[in-house]
Amino acid sequence: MTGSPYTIKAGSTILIIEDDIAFAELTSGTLQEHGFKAIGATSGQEAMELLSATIPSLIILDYSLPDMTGIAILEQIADRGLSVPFIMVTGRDDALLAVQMMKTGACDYLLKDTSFLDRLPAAVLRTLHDAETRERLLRAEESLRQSETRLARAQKIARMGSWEWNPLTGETYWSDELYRIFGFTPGEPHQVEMEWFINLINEADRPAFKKAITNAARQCQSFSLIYRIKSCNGDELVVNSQAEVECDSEGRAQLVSGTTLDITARIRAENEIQQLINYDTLTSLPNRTLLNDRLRHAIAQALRDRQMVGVLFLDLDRFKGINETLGHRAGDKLLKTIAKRLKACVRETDTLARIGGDEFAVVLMGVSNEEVITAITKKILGLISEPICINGHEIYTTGSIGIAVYPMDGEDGPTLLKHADQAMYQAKERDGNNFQFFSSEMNIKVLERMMLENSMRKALEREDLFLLYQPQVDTRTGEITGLEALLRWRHPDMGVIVPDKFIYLAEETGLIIPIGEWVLRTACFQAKAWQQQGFPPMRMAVNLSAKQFAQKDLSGTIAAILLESGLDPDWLELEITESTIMKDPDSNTRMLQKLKDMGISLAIDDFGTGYSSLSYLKHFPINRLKIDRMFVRDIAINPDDAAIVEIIISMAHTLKLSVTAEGVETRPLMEFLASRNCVEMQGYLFSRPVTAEEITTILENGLKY
Ligand SMILES: Nc1nc2c(ncn2[C@@H]2O[C@@H]3COP(=O)(O)O[C@H]4[C@@H](O)[C@H](n5cnc6c(=O)[nH]c(N)nc65)O[C@@H]4COP(=O)(O)O[C@H]3[C@H]2O)c(=O)[nH]1
Repeated sequence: MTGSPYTIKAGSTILIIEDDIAFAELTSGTLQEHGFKAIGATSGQEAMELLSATIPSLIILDYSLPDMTGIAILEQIADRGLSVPFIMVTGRDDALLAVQMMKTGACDYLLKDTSFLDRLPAAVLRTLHDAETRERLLRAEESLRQSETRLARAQKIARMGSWEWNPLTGETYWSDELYRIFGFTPGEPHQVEMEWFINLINEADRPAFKKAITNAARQCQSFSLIYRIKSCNGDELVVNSQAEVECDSEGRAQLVSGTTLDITARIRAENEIQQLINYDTLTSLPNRTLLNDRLRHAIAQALRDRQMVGVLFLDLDRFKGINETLGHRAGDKLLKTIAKRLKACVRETDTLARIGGDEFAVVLMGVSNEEVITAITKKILGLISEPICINGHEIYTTGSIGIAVYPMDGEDGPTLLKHADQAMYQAKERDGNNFQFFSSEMNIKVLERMMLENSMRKALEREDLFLLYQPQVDTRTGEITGLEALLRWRHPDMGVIVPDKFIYLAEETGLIIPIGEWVLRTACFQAKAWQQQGFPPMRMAVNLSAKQFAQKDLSGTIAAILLESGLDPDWLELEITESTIMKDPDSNTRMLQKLKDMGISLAIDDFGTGYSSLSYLKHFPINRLKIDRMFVRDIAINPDDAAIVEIIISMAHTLKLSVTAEGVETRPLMEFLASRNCVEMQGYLFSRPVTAEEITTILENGLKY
């Protein structure tokens, strides 16, 4: 085998199928000399039996055998699924036969002539070599096919297609998956043109794609680009194309190839997450997180353009009441309607956000003066106050708006929002449906308020609160029939503070609940103490604020205090202002009834100021009206007030209610009231509010006036 250009594995088995035994032996001998192993069969039948046990590397087949032709043997071999290369041998020099034999798949064709044995080794080697090459090729093709299948499967799973584009010829190739991603049938359209493809891309993203593909073709620049594209069925897809460029030695692009990944689902999920992070689910408006971000940008922009930014903080007036009476669904509808209306008031570039239950914020960009802000604010208030029809109800709501302006009222978002919020509170205090620009005085007021709130929290613990008592007098006998407990706060720095200066704050912060409980307990214990000291029993009148009155377990708290102190409920009177009752007359009437059923008496304080209708008054389970001291004060100078007081007195008598006049400072006032049948009075004429010790002295010595 020396000198052979082929490297065939030594010892390859060759099957010689030949009925001429002498010729077969010659052939076998020659092959063995060349290092092959030869086995032989003298008939077709024998050959097939041999092939059942051994599969040779090559068959040398005599064309004409006694039992069957060479062709018939080949057919039987093929039927068994075997693929063995073979060389056909024949005694006839017949060109036609040669062609026929090659057609059957013979690798070579040898004539049994004198040069047969010389030509045999080379023919065998060549055939074996070709067979091996073919085998290797088949294996490589199979492996390629497998990896292509794997790639296609992976692409399908990843929704990723691959593509090639020849920038010189314009020829384009798309993988099957790419066709599928874009909604086409693989291979259809057959000719994919770059221009045609670019037209499928969303118009907004087209320039970026054109730029990327041009840079790839001209400057061999690879790219990664996310863009939107209209698929064959009209759906918009979001895809990410990544491309590499093959260049020649002179840097000219030869081939741009890449992958395209369908990221529509991912982008949709990302968008949904962004939506949840940045937007309010009810109104779809930006939430506080996005507002802060937008505000930061607005400030940066305003700084560059030397302009102002207006920050509006809007709170709906009485939203809580609407929510509670009509239900949360109606409340939601109301908020959605308001959001829609607000949107109509601001420009695309402005930001409208919902930052709390009924709180909205507006960031007005690039504002040149405050008049613009005022105009928009007025427009907003106007639109909000228009009636809204929800579930057949016509709802009227209004808003309070606080405004802070960059750069005057703050240089960063949180400060501006905080100041707008403070200004909003001012607007609300002025009865709502109002707007208010922030001012630095406001800030000082807020600071003072904060300090007051802090020290009020400590007041209870440090026992800085105390009660004064003011007698209520029966002017016919001069006897004290009742005492009103009035709260005072001994502030460590500010001295004694009267309730008008801090009760509102206690209400807002909720501190009124523990403070109110303390007042009730102290007053009840004191009343009981005087009784135990042997003084004739007197009513103890205690003021209740709106928040206390709204407490569900108010009656329980009072019952516990009465039990603790041992005071009979008959001697406790609760004073509730007319406006507190009128906030929710129906449910408050129920609470009043509950308290009355406990034996407690009830008085309407500041009567005449709260616009309660007579029909309601008739139904309130109350015992007493207290005429507001404002009317009493002006009786002498204002005939109208005198008339009002007279009406209140006669109304009280008609309804069989007791009546007490407050703020009686002079004898003529007392006489006027007495002449109008108001016998019970309270005021400086009889006594200022004084300490418990002073009351004890008065009780011991009698009241002098
Ligand atoms: N000019 C004038 N004023 C007179 C005269 N006689 C009494 N007054 C004042 O009139 C107020 C009467 O109390 P009110 O109408 O219940 O009005 C009370 C009451 O609404 C509220 N308040 C007082 N103590 C409490 C409390 O313990 N709880 C609650 N929730 N509110 C309280 O604070 C308000 C103010 O209380 P005060 O400052 O103690 O003011 C008291 C009293 O000092 C008079 O002849 N002339």
